[in-house]
Amino acid sequence: MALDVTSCLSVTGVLTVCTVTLLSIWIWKAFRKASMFQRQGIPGPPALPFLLQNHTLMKEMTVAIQRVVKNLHNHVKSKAETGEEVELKADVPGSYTGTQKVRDHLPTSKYNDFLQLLVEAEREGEAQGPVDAEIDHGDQLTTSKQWTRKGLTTDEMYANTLIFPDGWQRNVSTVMSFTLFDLAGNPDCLAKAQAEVDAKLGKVANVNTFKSYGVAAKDRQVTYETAMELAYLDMCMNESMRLYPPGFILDREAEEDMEFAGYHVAKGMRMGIPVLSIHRDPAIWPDPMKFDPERHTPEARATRHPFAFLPFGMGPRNCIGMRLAQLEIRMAIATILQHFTPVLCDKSVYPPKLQKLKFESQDGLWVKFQARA
Ligand code: HEM
Repeated sequence: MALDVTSCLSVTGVLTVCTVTLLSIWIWKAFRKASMFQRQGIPGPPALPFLLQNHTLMKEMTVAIQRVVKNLHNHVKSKAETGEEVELKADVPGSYTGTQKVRDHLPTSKYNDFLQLLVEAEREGEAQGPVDAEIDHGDQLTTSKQWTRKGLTTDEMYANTLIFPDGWQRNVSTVMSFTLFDLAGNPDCLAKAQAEVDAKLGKVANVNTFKSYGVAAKDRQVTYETAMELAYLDMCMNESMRLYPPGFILDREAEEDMEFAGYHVAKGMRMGIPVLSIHRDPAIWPDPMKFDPERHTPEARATRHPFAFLPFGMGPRNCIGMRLAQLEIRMAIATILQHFTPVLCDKSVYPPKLQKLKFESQDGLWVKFQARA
């Protein structure tokens, strides 16, 4: 009998532990989801600060990025083996609105991604009707009264589904392409970047062996932590974004009548901010067309106006994907440099010239990859 009570108690104990664990995971997931909404300016319950630090999410993202980086590595490897010339270019996204329409008719539990969050936000908005709300944009903004309702309209949702793949796929691959091309065109900078990667990651890594975050470090695969330590690579990426910023014009609307640089700007007037011209202004950047990553040391940065460098925009409506983009680009380029050396080839025209009104190189960004010994 005593034995029965003991086993009964231990079964109850195990069940309690399981229930509490499952409940905690469920609450954690629910709050994590809510926090993603909040960071996109969509109202919801506040994030649990101790669980939902940005870097925790970033670490999780690292696993997903590692998978993509592995495929990228294998692709570059096949090109390096044949000695083929490779054109680095941005991948333009396909139709996301069509995908959303399909999902409208499917159970929400089937998907757990950004598009699904938007679909649900729209449904939530429709169900709740107009709400007079102040939105807290976390560390980016204090408050805003622009939003008067929970959720998103169909148009807003479409706009977001377009801007996300655009930022995620096109801008990230554009910056990656130009950075690799700039490194190929500047062997001294390339050697320095490779030396940094070698020092932080080691020369050899088997990208096909990693299973999850943490295992990678053992295999000297780039991780969140090591990516954060690649300061020189970051400077190279910044220098490429200075010369070739995908967001080459930003626009803003005047909230009130104002005088600016001797001009009267009426309320509601839209102004274009010429990022490309600012980034190439010789008064700010001496010898502006020279690829010189040293312009982005902390000391050099401190001497410039913060608005002199605007690859991700500035202010409350700056790029919300900035940190993710920086992490992705560092991880991808670090892995490539760890294994391969990008070099200019017969088809390369360096420095690249941008097409008019189109953010693409006139002659393509052609390189060859050489496997490192
Ligand atoms: C290297 C890659 C990227 C570059 C160069 C870039 C650049 C920019 C720029 C210049 C803006 C306009 C900012 C302003 O007007 O002040 C912007 C806005 C935005 N970006 Fe990115 N972006 C990149 C990656 C991403 C990624 C990965 C995402 C999504 C995960 C993303 C999502 C957005 C969104 C949603 C906005 C609109 C923000 C708002 O209107 O409040 N971007 N981006």
